[in-house]
Amino acid sequence: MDTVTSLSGSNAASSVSSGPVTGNGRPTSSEPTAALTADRLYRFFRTGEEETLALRGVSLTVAPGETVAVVGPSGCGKSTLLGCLAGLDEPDGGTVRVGGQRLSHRPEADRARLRARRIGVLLQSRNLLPHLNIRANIELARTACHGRTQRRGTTERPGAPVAVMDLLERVGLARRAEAYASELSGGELARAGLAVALANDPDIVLADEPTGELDGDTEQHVLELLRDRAGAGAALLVVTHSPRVVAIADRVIHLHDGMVTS
Ligand SMILES: Nc1ncnc2c1ncn2[C@@H]1O[C@H](COP(=O)(O)OP(=O)(O)OP(=O)(O)O)[C@@H](O)[C@H]1O
Repeated sequence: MDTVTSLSGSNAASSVSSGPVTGNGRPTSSEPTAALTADRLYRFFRTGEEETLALRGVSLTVAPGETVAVVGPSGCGKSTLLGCLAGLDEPDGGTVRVGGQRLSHRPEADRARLRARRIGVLLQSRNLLPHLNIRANIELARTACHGRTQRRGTTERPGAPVAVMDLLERVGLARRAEAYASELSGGELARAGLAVALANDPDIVLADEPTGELDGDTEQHVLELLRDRAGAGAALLVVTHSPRVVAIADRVIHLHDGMVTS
């Protein structure tokens, strides 16, 4: 099993490797249930004659309340990994589980439902619907997870539900609530995307370069928002090149050529 760099008191329940986590890929009875588990993920792409093996047996777990940064050179498979972990893409091999529930190798509608209830996703391409203003985008994300609130009860969710305007305030966009994506700057888009990702009070937050286009102060606000979510018990996995994001992580996973290297 590959080693893991621990930056600030990482959770002992979590691990990472390019091989199996446990014998059967599930937590043993003595381990608390991980928020997110990936077991031996493989992902191939074929473009004409060219084949790319973007993920080569990536295994990892993220515990509730833990922040994990994923770093590595361009093209090493970070976004592909995030897409598989979010259920937006299907791995060609291996399994993704959310709180012990299988997310991968299920119909797209099932994955979308599970994602809407449990996962906040922030992608580089952003997650805003262009025909809705920012406030409506956030409200839609909250509505999409409503079924979960009814079934599981609010007590199981990490932290109290976040009010829409409070969320916009936190990302510094309260005055832009009625604006559309096409009317926002790159930095504003990134912050609005984060507000949408957090709108369903997710157990798991998956973010691809959430602070890439932000100035120092705004990056700090975004990091505080993410840390609050982790403090409320959510598992965070953040793909990043930012030393400030790496500095707040409990653990750093290094990817190289589709494999975990340390
Ligand atoms: N849809 C696709 N079709 C073909 N190849 C793809 C596809 N998506 C990703 N790849 C390839 O898979 C590899 C991993 O890509 P990925 O986007 O995951 O890398 P990354 O580490 O996120 O890169 P970056 O830091 O530049 O965003 C790359 O070689 C990329 O060209």
